[in-house]
Amino acid sequence: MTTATRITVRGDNPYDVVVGTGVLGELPGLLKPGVRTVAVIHPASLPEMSRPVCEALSDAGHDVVALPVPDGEQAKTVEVAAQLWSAFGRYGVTRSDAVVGVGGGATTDLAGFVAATWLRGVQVVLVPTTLLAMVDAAVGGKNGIDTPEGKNLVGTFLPPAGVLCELATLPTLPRADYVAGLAEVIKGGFIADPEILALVEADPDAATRPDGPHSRELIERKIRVKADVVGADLREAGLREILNYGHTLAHAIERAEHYQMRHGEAVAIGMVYAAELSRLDGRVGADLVQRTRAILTSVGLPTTYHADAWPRLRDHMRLDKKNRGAKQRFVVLDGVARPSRLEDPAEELLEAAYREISR
Ligand SMILES: NC(=O)c1ccc[n+]([C@@H]2O[C@H](COP(=O)([O-])OP(=O)(O)OC[C@H]3O[C@@H](n4cnc5c(N)ncnc54)[C@H](O)[C@@H]3O)[C@@H](O)[C@H]2O)c1
Ligand SMILES: O=C(O)C(=O)C[C@@H](O)[C@H](O)[C@H](O)COP(=O)(O)O
Ligand SMILES: [Zn+2]
Repeated sequence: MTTATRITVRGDNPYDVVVGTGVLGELPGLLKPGVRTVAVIHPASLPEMSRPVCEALSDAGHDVVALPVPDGEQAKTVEVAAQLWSAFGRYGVTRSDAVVGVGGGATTDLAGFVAATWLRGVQVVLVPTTLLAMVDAAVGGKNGIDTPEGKNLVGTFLPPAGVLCELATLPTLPRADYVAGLAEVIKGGFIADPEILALVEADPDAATRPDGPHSRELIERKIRVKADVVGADLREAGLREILNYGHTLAHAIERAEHYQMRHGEAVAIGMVYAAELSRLDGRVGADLVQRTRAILTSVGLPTTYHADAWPRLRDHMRLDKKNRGAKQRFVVLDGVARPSRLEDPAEELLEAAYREISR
């Protein structure tokens, strides 16, 4: 067991993100008082992650209902959501009860969404078990499902009652999934905390391992970046958009890949695209783009995509949530930790940036 770090997310409904090893005992304490039934949503493929969670909640006196869902992104559908709403009805989940989501970001997004929509909102506590979900998806109250038209097109903002990052879950995560999570950590470096970049650059190989000397610091730094942003702007009225750095192209790629590419891998490619856009728009020099490519490559993340995919990706990007009417909008950089917006860019600029990341 290590000392737990508590990172408070401010706002109208403040909550804690608890980070540490051997911290599962803190889970019942994250629920608001008065909860009888707890619906634990988890991927069917991860019973070893959900079992201790269910036991901790049962030991605390709750009636626990374990609800398995498909693995990963396959769970973020309206059909799976409908099955869960049905189960909540069968088990009598009321407004004083709770949903707990255990798993990667796909599972925590789904759990947040069904909790937000059931009875117009019951509390949700998230237990992320991937790096990506700990440093990003489980924090901030954004939830959602995919539709045939695109990624995360249906969802709400519901801050969780608490988030528990049990670091002991990470060693079983496949290396490629851990590395995918690093993309969101590195994103935090480019938009807000350059020390993240310095730590990864100092020893990229160590950064790819949960037992690396700086891994916990990287996790906590990225959670703080996210907590600071969402605590100031839950509903993405302005500031929160910076967390979407690299995501405009990333979501288009994920859709083109039928969600078979990891989110973090798509975000890595999307960040190089956003960096190229920033350079071609005269905001940053080639050094920042080179640094982006170098750091992502050093941990094994992709930085290029198929040349012939541009027309389809361009079309998919028209449904990005940051757009306003026909105006495409991007998060770009004016420098490291200096995020900005690019509004209604010329088509030639968008295409020129894509040529730079094409293979
Ligand atoms: N809501 C947000 O703010 C937000 C932020 C970032 C990403 N997301 C979403 O998160 C999702 C990506 O999350 P992800 O990268 O965690 O992927 P994921 O949820 O698909 O999980 C990746 C894989 O790891 C497995 N897994 C989970 N924990 C494990 C463990 N400890 N050991 C072994 N295997 C484990 C899962 O079963 C899955 O197969 C995307 O849907 C993305 O849109 C949401
Ligand atoms: O929390 C946010 O806000 C983000 O943009 C974080 C992203 O890493 C995340 O992938 C998010 O789900 C994207 O949201 P979307 O609104 O573009 O679907
Ligand atoms: Zn993301």
